[in-house]
Amino acid sequence: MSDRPVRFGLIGFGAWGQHHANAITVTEGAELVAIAARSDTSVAAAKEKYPDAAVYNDYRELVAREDLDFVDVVVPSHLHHAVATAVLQAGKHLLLEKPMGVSMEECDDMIRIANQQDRLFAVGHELRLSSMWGKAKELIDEGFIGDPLYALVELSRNPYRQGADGWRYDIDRVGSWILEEPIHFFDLARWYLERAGQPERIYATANSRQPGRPELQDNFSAIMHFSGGSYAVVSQTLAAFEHHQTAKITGTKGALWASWSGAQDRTRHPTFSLRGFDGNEVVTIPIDKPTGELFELEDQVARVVQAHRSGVPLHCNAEDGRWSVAMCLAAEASVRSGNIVSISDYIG
Ligand SMILES: NC(=O)C1=CN([C@@H]2O[C@H](COP(=O)(O)OP(=O)(O)OC[C@H]3O[C@@H](n4cnc5c(N)ncnc54)[C@H](OP(=O)(O)O)[C@@H]3O)[C@@H](O)[C@H]2O)C=CC1
Ligand SMILES: O=C1CO[C@H](CO)[C@@H](O)[C@@H]1O
Repeated sequence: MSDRPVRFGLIGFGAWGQHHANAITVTEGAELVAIAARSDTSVAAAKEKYPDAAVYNDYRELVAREDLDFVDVVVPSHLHHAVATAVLQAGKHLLLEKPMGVSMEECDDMIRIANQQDRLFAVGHELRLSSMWGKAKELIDEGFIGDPLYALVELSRNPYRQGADGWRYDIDRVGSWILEEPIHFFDLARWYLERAGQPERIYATANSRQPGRPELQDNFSAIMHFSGGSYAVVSQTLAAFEHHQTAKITGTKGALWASWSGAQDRTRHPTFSLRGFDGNEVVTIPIDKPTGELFELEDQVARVVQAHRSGVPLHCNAEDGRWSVAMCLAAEASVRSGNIVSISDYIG
């Protein structure tokens, strides 16, 4: 395959879309050719920051361009399906932010079109590319802790941003708050416990600081059981300060403890550490480069470039993205009903 830059279009130039634009621009082998935004303000901001890119106020014009290889979609979650299907139908490869969709029907439809069009379909669970969260996965797969039995993935942070037009606080547009941030942790938990089978059932609970708005789950916790007998705990509070995430994974032989802290998720100056016990001694595991979502966004662009050029596997494919949505929707159903919910009702 040729060494010419992989040509990207970007749809969505909000808080996160602007970080994607930067990630594409700084990645060797990637070129930011076109951007689509919605409001005049965002269109003007995109033109000013990226004068060499074509900027559209209708994403369909971007999608219709003949010269794009990949389109990166970073719009509010309820629009993922409409925008992503347009991208795939136009024959472009797709990098779609999480959550892949807000329903299983949306996920299935996008997968069907991607298969029909034979296009790459990556989902933005970028934590898989982290030098630390990813190192934990490598160690688990090498048998450092023996057979994994338990994973806790936990976050304590400040409240979510509103998002353009307040979409994140409108349940009809965000889908569920579990699809916002906990979805990353369900993805990590399933990835870490891969050797323990697949998630089978879940119990979840949540509460809100606003009595009239129970759907805005400030506190959320879930226990998810795997077919092989292992289980994961995913827990998050939005009623706290800054951004502090941990993962603790234990197995038949040892344990891992990873932690990350920053003033917010988007900091380039976090503190982080990974410690491990292999059954004999406790060690601090060196992390070879800084970790944080902004770094991983760059790694994500690099990975889709490699996938396009050399067939390297995607870090998170559409099936993984679909699993993440299924776990979250099952958790949401459990919060609402108070019952244990079977994940196969969602994953099929
Ligand atoms: N993987 C991760 O770690 C993260 C993922 N995300 C995901 O990224 C997505 C965007 O989130 P975020 O950036 O925080 O949200 P914002 O609300 O900050 O940005 C969304 C942007 O989408 C734009 N938009 C809406 N409709 C269209 C349209 N039809 N065409 C083009 N642009 C459109 C809005 O435009 P305008 O400004 O003109 O109104 C807005 O700028 C969400 O799905 C979220 O879940 C977000 C943060 C982190
Ligand atoms: O990782 C994330 C950081 O927080 C955002 C909300 O504020 C989420 O949308 C996102 O998935």
